[in-house]
Amino acid sequence: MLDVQNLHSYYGESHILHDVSLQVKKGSVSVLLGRNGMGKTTTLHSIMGMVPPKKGKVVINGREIQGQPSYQVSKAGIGLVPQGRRIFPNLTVKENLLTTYRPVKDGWNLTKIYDMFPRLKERETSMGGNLSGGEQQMLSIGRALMTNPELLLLDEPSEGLSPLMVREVIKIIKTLKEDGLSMLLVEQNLSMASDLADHVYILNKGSVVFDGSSDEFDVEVRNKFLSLSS
Ligand SMILES: Nc1ncnc2c1ncn2[C@@H]1O[C@H](COP(=O)(O)OP(=O)(O)OP(=O)(O)O)[C@@H](O)[C@H]1O
Repeated sequence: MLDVQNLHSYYGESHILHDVSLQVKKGSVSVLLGRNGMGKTTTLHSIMGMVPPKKGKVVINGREIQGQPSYQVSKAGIGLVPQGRRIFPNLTVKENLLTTYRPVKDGWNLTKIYDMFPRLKERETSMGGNLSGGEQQMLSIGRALMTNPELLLLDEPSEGLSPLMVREVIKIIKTLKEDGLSMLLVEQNLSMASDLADHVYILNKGSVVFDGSSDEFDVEVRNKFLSLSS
């Protein structure tokens, strides 16, 4: 489904991603872990075309899309749930959802989003900026689904949420996976990551230092690559 090959990305002169390769198999969840500032968001933004990589390939369903603008990447079937949710605060819930709508036969539409997130239906006419953090996260996921993606990139969806809301987000991701959606999830919440992952990648200073199945992602690996002193 997604094949990222030997990606190098920069901010100006700063070389941030060094030869990053990762995959997401169809219908599976790959999780990208790493401490703060290691390049997780930059990886997602490089895939989305927001930070065009200088070298390397991004292949979705056999088609190379590296260097294409974000709207083309979105058309190719990749949706992003950005870090910090990025809701339009001065648009209503309904308007937020309709901004990204890309109709597909038997795909997501307003009715299906409201079936999955009844709370969004209740708050349909509320301004995005007036929603709680949890509601905004639902809206951010719903808005990305309205593009009818085949692959969803999620950037720390549990950030700043209560434990109850984190459980809700986990439930949603599991439901989406059962529906066949492929996902690349960036997370800091390790228990959430291990609960959802089929495959785990760890980034350290812009390089992939661990690439293994969820079974291989054991305590030893966690201590080695994710402890504060590593
Ligand atoms: N717009 C930017 N311009 C310059 N440097 C940036 C920019 N955005 C991020 N960086 C730098 O790139 C590196 C990787 O940042 P990135 O946000 O990808 O890390 P991350 O692993 O997602 O961290 P976090 O969990 O804190 O979001 C960091 O050193 C960061 O300071």
